[in-house]
Amino acid sequence: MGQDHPDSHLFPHATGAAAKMVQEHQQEAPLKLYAGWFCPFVQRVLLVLLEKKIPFQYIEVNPYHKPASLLSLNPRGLVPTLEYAGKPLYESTVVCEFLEDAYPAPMRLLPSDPYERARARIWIDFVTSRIIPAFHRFLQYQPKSEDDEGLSRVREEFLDKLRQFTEAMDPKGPFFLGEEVSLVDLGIAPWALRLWVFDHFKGGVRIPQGKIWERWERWLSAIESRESVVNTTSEKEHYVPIYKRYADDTAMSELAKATREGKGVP
Ligand SMILES: N[C@@H](CCC(=O)N[C@@H](CS)C(=O)NCC(=O)O)C(=O)O
Repeated sequence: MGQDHPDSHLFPHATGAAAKMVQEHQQEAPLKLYAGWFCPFVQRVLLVLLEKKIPFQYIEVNPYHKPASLLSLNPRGLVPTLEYAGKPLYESTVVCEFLEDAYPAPMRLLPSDPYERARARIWIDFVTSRIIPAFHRFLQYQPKSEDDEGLSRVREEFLDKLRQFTEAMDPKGPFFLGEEVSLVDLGIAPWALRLWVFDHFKGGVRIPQGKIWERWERWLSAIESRESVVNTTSEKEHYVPIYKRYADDTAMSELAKATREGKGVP
């Protein structure tokens, strides 16, 4: 994708509680986060930074109009990119695990037991390799007619992934691993918090009734009330034009095409 993208105007800045958080992290700091306010992968990293109360400098960039400062750190020019003592790190799951290792205090976000730690990684991988692609297949599905069965199929496939994830949760909770929030929760939270976009575009997610879904709802309300989540979320209507690019074929843009080709997926 070209660096000077015509959709640049869609990517101004955060609003609401997230705008305040951005404002509070403008001061020069050794740890710099190159971020896009809308990006769920960035939100993963922000959640870890805020949960662990790690000082950092927030640098808003438009990854569709890549500044040289970003490209010099990350040749793909994706957000999130972290600058740590002048050195770059990217890929949200890698960055989150790095922060967990480099800043053990004041709280751990992965279990200390090696087996439990590995199991947590299995579910972080499940989110990245199964849930997020299913979210995008559903959002980008273009029904060919009013009663196109394909839409129900991609919805069901997405729900099935959420169900598998929920079945693996600690039954007591409220979080995935139990009482304490972990990288598993923070790794899926940005997409779970964006499920409302389907009410705008694809007739809703339509979470079914049932015991397992009660567990999902309990998890969702626990994660939604985390301060870190509240403080990294912009006002809903601010996200709508962003998601319209993916959901609505009439608005199909270079950006959506690039997403389908696997280059960058907000
Ligand atoms: N796998 C990456 C994905 C990051 C990503 O796709 N970020 C999007 C914004 S949400 C981006 O920078 N897109 C710019 C582009 O595709 O050129 C991660 O986990 O950090």
